[in-house]
Amino acid sequence: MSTVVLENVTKVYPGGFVAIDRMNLRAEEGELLVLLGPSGCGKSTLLRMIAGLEEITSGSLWLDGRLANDLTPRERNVAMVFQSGALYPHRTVRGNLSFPLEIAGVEVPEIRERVEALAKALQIEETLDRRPHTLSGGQRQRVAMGRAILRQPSLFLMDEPLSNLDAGMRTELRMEISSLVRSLGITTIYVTHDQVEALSLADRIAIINRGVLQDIGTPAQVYNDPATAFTAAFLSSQQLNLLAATVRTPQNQYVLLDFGPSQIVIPWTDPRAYAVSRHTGMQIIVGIRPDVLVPVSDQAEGPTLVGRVRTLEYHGHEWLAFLEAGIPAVSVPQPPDQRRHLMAGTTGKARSLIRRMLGRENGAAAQPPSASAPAGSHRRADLIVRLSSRPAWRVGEYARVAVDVAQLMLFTMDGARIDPPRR
Ligand SMILES: Nc1ncnc2c1ncn2[C@@H]1O[C@H](COP(=O)(O)OP(=O)(O)OP(=O)(O)O)[C@@H](O)[C@H]1O
Repeated sequence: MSTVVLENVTKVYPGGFVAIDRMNLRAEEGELLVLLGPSGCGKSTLLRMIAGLEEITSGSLWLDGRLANDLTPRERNVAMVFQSGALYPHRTVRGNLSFPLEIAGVEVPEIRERVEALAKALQIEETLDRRPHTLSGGQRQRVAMGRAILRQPSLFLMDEPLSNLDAGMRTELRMEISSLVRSLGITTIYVTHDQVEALSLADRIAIINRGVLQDIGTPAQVYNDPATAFTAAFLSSQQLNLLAATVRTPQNQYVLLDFGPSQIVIPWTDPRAYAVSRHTGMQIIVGIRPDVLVPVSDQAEGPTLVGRVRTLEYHGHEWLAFLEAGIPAVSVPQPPDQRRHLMAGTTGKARSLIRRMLGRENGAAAQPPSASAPAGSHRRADLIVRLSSRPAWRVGEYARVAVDVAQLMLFTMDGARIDPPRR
């Protein structure tokens, strides 16, 4: 068992691309920590730095309390399982599973016994005398997992091990991985870009975007109480409504979220009211999940939003309604361009060197993060409403939906939560 601690870990690839930006993370002993984020956000880079396959540009990596930046992969005692479950093609399944035990000098009868017991647990007993090319994708991944387990590592690193499998096999193996790593008690860091996989597998999830940690917490914490607009949007199963509102406090009677054509009142009794009121006169981002909007009649009391039905989409298990509500849309705020970080905190010669590296010597200078464009836009949003059955609404008609104020997610324009999330 092992703890993994990253302190301000940064990775800059040759050419100046900041793949990981001052990452602080901790995986506890025996924990299954999932790294989740879109393609290219730096998940594999992070995993490879922990494995010792990629050099750390700056910052510290601690494995079980020991500074590991300069340890060789072998000294780190980690086992890695990749997407393709790379196996030795000329060895049988038995040969592949036996390999780490042979290297460790284990006696032949014990190797046989341990390999057969694990093959049984992984349901690949019948394949023991076959070569990898005769196995299905799911069987190959089981063998790769088995070989990693037999190495008895202190740490498992898994890089999208299920992504090449079909949906059914993914669900089945996901459950097996979950129960296996928990019964072994081995600390596991698991990379995926699949939200469902992350939510269903993890003890905790670290959400990454453009090399920057967006949030970390249990699945329930990051889903229900996300720290950033990016986390809220990335974990939302339907597209999240991200709307721009101006905060007002008319005669100090209550806090008003002014969407332009519609307003919603946050009473002072709401625990978030004070934090929101500090943004009076400013724009904020309001996140609303499509499944918390409930169709109501025009006479309904309480907070509501209204829009003209533009489209109704049938999705089998649900309907999505797109309402033209005339509310300004906001795109998901992103961290600044990864190459721009290089400009922050540098002067003179270094700055001109970076400009040359970025090929911007004669072009528009890169802006430091603080000067980047605001996240809002003047586009009008469609308000997306999720319905479990066919709505009574017709396209072109006006529709009203009730808003549960407690379910509104409130962010600053750069995507940080206004009321701090509970962790
Ligand atoms: N050797 C390299 N040199 C330069 N840039 C690199 C190198 N390796 C990766 N990158 C860049 O770093 C960024 C992060 O890559 P990484 O593979 O870590 O992302 P990822 O989140 O694992 O993506 P995916 O889910 O698609 O595998 C990408 O933009 C990638 O192009």
